[in-house]
Amino acid sequence: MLQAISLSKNYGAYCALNQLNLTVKAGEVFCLLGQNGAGKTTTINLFLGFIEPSAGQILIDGKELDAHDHERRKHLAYIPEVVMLYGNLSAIENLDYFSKLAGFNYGTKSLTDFLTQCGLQESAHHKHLSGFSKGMRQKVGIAIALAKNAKIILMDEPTSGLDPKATAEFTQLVKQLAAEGKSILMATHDIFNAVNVGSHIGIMKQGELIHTLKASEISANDLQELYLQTI
Ligand SMILES: Nc1ncnc2c1ncn2[C@@H]1O[C@H](COP(=O)(O)OP(=O)(O)OP(=O)(O)O)[C@@H](O)[C@H]1O
Repeated sequence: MLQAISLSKNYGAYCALNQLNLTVKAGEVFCLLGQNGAGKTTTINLFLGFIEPSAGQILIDGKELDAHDHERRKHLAYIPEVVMLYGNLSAIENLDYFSKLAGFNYGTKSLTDFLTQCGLQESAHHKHLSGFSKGMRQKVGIAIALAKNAKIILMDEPTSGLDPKATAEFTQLVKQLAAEGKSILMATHDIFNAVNVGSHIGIMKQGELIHTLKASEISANDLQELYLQTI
């Protein structure tokens, strides 16, 4: 479980995030919506420890862990808008590289299992990443998160630029991760996708979480209307 308690980030006099309270339990997908500059990436970067909070706490499974804590890093995986991989290596070689570099402990499974789970079994060994579509690269990002065995996955606009089929495939994988008990926090601009994949939806405005909703209790049309009224 991932929690932010009164989490704030100031840049000088400018408040990018103001007293955010947010909980993502195991099996939940929390989708963050908001205009450009609303504070979505700031939130994710704070959780990841890329930036230090000005105030507030970050808890994992109820325990306050700071950005330098090995345990916090171990529990988190990150899928950005563009997953950075080595184009001159195959998917399995990329996975092997990151796994060895970070010392992933994935138990009895093999790296091929993770790529297979992401539907990449055909191209895992034979094709260099430079020949992968963006959708395939994002799936490799999920395979890396699986190999890391992270219980919390932070995603920053992971389906941006994907075609509808690739988005649907990625979304299906996110649902599987949630069903396995991962806690997922995803920043997105895609309202339809947020309703489809999210268990919870948060609307941010000027560094504040204005609304938190259960996805099952709102349609995409109503969410769009609320979003447009809010921002
Ligand atoms: N290093 C920084 N110094 C000063 N201001 C910053 C810095 N990083 C972010 N900001 C500001 O903080 C605010 C929140 O930015 P953030 O990137 O979190 O927004 P976002 O909701 O992710 O937007 P987008 O949808 O464009 O990715 C913006 O006004 C941004 O300009």
